[in-house]
Amino acid sequence: MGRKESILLYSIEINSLSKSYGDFIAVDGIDLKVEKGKIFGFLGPNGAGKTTTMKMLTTLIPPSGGKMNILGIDGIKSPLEIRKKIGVVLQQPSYEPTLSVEKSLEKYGMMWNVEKKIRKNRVEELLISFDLADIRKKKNDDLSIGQRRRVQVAREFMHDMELLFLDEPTVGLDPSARRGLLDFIKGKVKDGLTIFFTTHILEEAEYLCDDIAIINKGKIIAVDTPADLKNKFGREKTIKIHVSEQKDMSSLLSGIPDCTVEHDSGTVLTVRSSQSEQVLQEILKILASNHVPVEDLSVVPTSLEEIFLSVVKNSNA
Ligand SMILES: Nc1ncnc2c1ncn2[C@@H]1O[C@H](COP(=O)(O)OP(=O)(O)OP(=O)(O)O)[C@@H](O)[C@H]1O
Repeated sequence: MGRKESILLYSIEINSLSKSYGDFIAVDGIDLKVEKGKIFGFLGPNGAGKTTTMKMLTTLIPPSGGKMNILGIDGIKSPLEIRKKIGVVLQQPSYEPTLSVEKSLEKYGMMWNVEKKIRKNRVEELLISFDLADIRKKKNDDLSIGQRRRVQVAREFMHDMELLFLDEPTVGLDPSARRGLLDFIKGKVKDGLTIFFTTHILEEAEYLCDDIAIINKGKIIAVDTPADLKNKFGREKTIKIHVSEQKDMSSLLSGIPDCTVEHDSGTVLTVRSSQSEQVLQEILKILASNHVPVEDLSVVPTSLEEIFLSVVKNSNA
């Protein structure tokens, strides 16, 4: 089998990719692999280097160093070849003010040389999938921010592509539009599309992504599946206890190892522990021996949001 015919396992492979602006290193020698047909979430705090990385991967800006292979093509040598095969939705709004919703989709299809019949069908499909049918005749200028964002994302699906880059696509969308978009994306991935996706909404990453990378100050600090990130970093659980009498519970429980009191109102106590089962038993034993009646209790696993915050905090330390 010739080299070109070999099966592509990774849609993105980058090695030591970096970008500097003068003395400032925005992206600092990162390595990543994104499997074909998967949704890859790229998370990080403001200014971490997400958009800069995305702009390099989409060939909008040249890297300062390193290698990148996109869809089997050398990203440094052949950027134009890559652009023909990818879709990109950046953070900045981009629209023509006087065009109607349906004309915006139509025009985008024409730009990509999509055949007329296919174009017409796609416009109709996307108007329905993105809940735009009722406002198809409205001008972009007259749309709400969320509606405009929906048109911007929908438009990208007018053309065929193998890999789609989405930079915070759900910003400005209400919860039902957001869920609609995430489910639409999931459907497209089932049909073979690969997605590289940045977001600040961690529930979204958890719902959507097969793999997640966390970047901070230009360096990758964790890469894993959402479930494995939770296993590795999120053994801690939060225990919440509600008692019916005012008590100084923090003092009563102060001798228990691996039990960090987060909040104590006298009747409601919240503690965190990575050995929640043993700690919970200890707490209940101490409260019973001090005749403190427990009204309610719950044990909640750590959320991806808490893991994200703690991984970023540790990498800053
Ligand atoms: N053209 C530029 N010139 C100088 N510095 C830049 C330029 N573009 C980006 N930066 C800097 O590079 C760093 C990374 O920016 P980037 O936009 O990639 O962050 P981000 O992770 O996408 O952040 P956010 O979540 O806020 O969108 C920031 O400190 C930013 O100020």
